[in-house]
Amino acid sequence: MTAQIIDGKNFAARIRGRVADHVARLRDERGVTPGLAVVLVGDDPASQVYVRSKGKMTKECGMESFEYRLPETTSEAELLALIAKLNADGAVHGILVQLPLPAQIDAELVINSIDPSKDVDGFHVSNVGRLATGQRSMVPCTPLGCLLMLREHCGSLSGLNAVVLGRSNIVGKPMAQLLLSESCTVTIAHSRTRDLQDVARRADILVAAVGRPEMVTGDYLKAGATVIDVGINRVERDGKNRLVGDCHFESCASVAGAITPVPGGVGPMTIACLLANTVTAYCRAHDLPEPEGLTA
Ligand SMILES: Nc1nc2c(c(=O)[nH]1)N[C@@H](CN(C=O)c1ccc(C(=O)N[C@@H](CCC(=O)O)C(=O)O)cc1)CN2
Repeated sequence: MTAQIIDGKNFAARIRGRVADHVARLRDERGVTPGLAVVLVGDDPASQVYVRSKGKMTKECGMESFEYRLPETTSEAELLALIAKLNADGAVHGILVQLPLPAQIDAELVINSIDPSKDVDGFHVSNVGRLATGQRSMVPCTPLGCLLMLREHCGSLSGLNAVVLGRSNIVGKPMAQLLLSESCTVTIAHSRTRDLQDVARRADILVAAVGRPEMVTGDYLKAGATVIDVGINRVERDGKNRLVGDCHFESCASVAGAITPVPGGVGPMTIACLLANTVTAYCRAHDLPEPEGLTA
């Protein structure tokens, strides 16, 4: 079998188009513009690239972009003071603090200081609890992107066996909650799971988010499974730097029914869903109808 490629780059462009349409309607009908504030602390090269893309795409969708670049030596108190200012700013409807943060800053404390209604990353403990209990919440961008791709590719997910490899707060746990709310039968597997291949081979949907380059090979898969590869791993091959997923693409594509590539799969959906979450946050804050098809 040769798997169908789920093109995240193309899908993300369509999501951004829908966000832009909604933003244009808000501007034309109400004269308002949603705003997203992104805070970067330090000089992590990958984070700098992601933050630049977030600002550029926010503006391309017609929204207001506020960028804060703070030095590596920024103290926790300084960052908390900036967040308090953004929480109180009526022009800011979404706040995102780029991760990872430097070691002197407690990321959990910082995330939980963001107003939950502006927490477009969906990492605040209140949003995490709301998602887990089936209440309306802000949903983390990467799992939301995976869910939107799965819905488009599979249609109804009800009754399917879903295996999530990885238990991080950012991807694995919220992904499992989202699949559960779609009525999947969900297993969360991780580095200590016994007979991991056997567990994975039961999956109709496999989401790989373990952060280990090409760990999942074709023999982890049921024939025809839908594979969502969340991994973004930089490796050196033949003297060149390459980006690979958590799945070994060629062997998985020969068994799966459909698979996301790396790059060009889940990654682009993360930023598209951040923009979608910003519009959603605006609409919720102003009791307006939410954009269709851009929420969980
Ligand atoms: N506050 C947050 N921090 C981080 C998040 C997050 O969701 N919120 N996620 C990641 C980084 N990230 C966005 O911030 C992100 C990662 C990857 C991509 C992407 O488009 N990847 C491309 C490849 C790009 C490359 O060459 O490096 C792809 O997969 O095709 C976008 C956003 C950690 N921090």
